[in-house]
Amino acid sequence: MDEQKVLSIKGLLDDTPEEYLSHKEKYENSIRKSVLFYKTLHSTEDENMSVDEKTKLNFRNIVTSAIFKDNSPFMLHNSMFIPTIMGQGTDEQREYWMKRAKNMEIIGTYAQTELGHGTFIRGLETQATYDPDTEEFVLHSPVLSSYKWWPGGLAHTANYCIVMARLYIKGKSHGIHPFMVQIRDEETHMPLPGIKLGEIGAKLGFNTVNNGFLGFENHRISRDRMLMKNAQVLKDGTFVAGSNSKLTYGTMVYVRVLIVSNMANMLAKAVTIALRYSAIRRQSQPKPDEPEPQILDYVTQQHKLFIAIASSHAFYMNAMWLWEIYYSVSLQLASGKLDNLPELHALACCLKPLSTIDATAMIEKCRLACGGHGYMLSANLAQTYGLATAAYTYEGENTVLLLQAARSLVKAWVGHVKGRPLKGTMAYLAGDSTVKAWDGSIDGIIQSFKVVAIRKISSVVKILQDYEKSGLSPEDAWNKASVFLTAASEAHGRAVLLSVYKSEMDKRAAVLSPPLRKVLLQLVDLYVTYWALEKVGDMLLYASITDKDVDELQRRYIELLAAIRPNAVGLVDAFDFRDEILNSTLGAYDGRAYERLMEEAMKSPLNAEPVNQTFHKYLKPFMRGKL
Ligand SMILES: CCCCCCCC/C=C\CCCCC/C=C/C(=O)SCCNC(=O)CCNC(=O)[C@H](O)C(C)(C)COP(=O)(O)OP(=O)(O)OC[C@H]1O[C@@H](n2cnc3c(N)ncnc32)[C@H](O)[C@@H]1OP(=O)(O)O
Ligand SMILES: Cc1cc2nc3c(=O)[nH]c(=O)nc-3n(C[C@H](O)[C@H](O)[C@H](O)COP(=O)(O)OP(=O)(O)OC[C@H]3O[C@@H](n4cnc5c(N)ncnc54)[C@H](O)[C@@H]3O)c2cc1C
Repeated sequence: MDEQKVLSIKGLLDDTPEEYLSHKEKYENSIRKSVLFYKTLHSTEDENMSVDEKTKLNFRNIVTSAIFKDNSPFMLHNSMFIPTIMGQGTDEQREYWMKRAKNMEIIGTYAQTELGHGTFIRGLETQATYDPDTEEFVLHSPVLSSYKWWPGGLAHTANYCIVMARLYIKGKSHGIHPFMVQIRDEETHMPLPGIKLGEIGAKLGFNTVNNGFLGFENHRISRDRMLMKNAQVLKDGTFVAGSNSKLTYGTMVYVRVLIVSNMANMLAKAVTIALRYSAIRRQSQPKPDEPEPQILDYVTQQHKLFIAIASSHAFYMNAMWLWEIYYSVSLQLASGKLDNLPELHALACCLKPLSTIDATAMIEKCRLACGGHGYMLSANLAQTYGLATAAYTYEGENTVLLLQAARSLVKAWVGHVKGRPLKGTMAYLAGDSTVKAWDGSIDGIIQSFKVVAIRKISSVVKILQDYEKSGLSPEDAWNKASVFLTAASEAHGRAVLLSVYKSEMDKRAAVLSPPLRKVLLQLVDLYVTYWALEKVGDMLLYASITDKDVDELQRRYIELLAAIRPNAVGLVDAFDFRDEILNSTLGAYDGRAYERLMEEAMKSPLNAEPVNQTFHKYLKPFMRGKL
């Protein structure tokens, strides 16, 4: 689609800045945009299209999906409803439901979290009781805390949802399983009988995703609505367990992998905005007889922003690497081979937390680097922060996931000490953890991060074992040591992030032009050096770094900032975000930030009149002492 058509869609969509819409209007505007984008996104290629037309169509699809996906009431339909059908449905269930879902004949969401439980899935209270007489499940929310609470699109958008409920047969619980539930009439969109629906209210961000609540009052669904790929209930009520109860958690692993790439994207947007603004903003006069410099020439500004460019690259490389692992493990699971699932789960439980922790902090740093104008909603930095920080919590709260990863690390280490071989991304734990002398090369620093991880894991295992020897139960010992268990997981995650970024860049370096290779490897060097300085305490403790080495690292870091400076704007331009996607007064490609700030200011409803009605109603009587 040509430039004008995409713009016209954008123009049609954003006639009113969202900041000045009511909560209800924001949602209604978002539905309008989502429907339009979906129509655009899903206009299919036809075989007699020219290559150029197909390319333009794909380009438009990228543009539209990138604009709508983050804050749309359809978000869960794409990111969880469809993947759950794919991952948890039988072949015939997939056949039937995928067609309807892909064609948007139905809109779905994923309802797992309840008012009373989010992390502890085994504590979910929504009941699905099998009635063999009618071959139906009776869905029921026994108490308020069992109401589903949070699912995106649940409030007023979706008419179907995947409900994760506790299965009961003849009074016996068989754990949590996925059920396909129609929640609204397909013609009238009214909630079906026995179903209570509503919106959970205004949030820090995601205010057009339509997060909702759902309560059941003995609502009946047919037996074939349980997604039965991983476990089955036969007509007579016989329960057939799956090969691994955690296979029902598969969608969460998938989304955690998605989130790592989403953090790369969010951070790239924020640093594009902040860096472009830093290139046009001039401030202060360090040299009396010279004009005000670009704030991008302040080294402190480079320190705030360049790591965000490198981190976006690092998250992207790790996400692509993790995606390959996810994909191959999924194929293995399909053939009943489960032994690589724990490692995939552990990796996702490290990389999702670290990418969201870093991205959230760095997006906020991008906002802070833009002074007052960064505080404007029209800069779109606060909203980007709001979207990113949600990922700290959703899809598995970060602390909980780091503790999950710690479970795998502790098991791997204890097994290693007993002589069991380590494999995959944990194989390095068997390596030599004594560092004779500091090696300041990129590979040397990455090796030091691995040594830090080994030493942190081994020492927290020792703490656990000492607590248990002192008589504490394993659960109490685990809880007491949990701060340092999360630290050990973070150390492992850092080692993975660094080594994968480096190795993935090395793979690509061979096909890059020398100038491009030089710049991209400077970013790898910056990333590794930045984190060595950030974690200098660990390096001093475990990696034999000396004060002289630290001094050298600091000087190298400063030189890297200077080396990257000439290419900084080019590096964010290379993310290639259209202005419509950045949606920022500060980050537009033409650099006309001041004009755009003023244009947006004039859209404030308050500027429609020179004197607001409150003057005559309140201010004037107040100032005249007549109120
Ligand atoms: C074109 C458009 C494009 C659209 C795409 C948009 C892209 C945008 C990106 C993302 C958008 C996504 C939006 C999502 C919105 C949010 C959705 C949600 O939040 S859904 C709800 C998510 N909830 C959770 O994640 C809950 C977290 N809790 C858990 O995962 C688990 O309960 C646990 C805490 C990990 C475990 O709990 P518990 O202590 O009870 O332990 P157990 O149950 O006993 O389990 C421990 C053993 O089980 C293994 N395990 C646990 N989880 C998994 C898993 N997922 N996979 C495999 N194995 C698992 C664990 O290893 C333990 O094993 P052992 O050690 O015992 O062997
Ligand atoms: C923007 C957004 C969108 C969401 N969308 C969906 C959705 O579409 N579908 C859906 O099902 N859910 C959704 N969720 C819900 C999300 O999955 C839960 O919020 C998340 O799983 C955390 O559960 P919780 O909120 O109940 O917090 P809790 O589980 O109560 O945890 C609260 C805090 O307690 C601590 N804690 C809890 N357990 C432990 C532990 N074992 N060890 C140590 N500390 C612990 C942690 O500090 C944690 O932050 C969404 C949430 C948000 C914010």
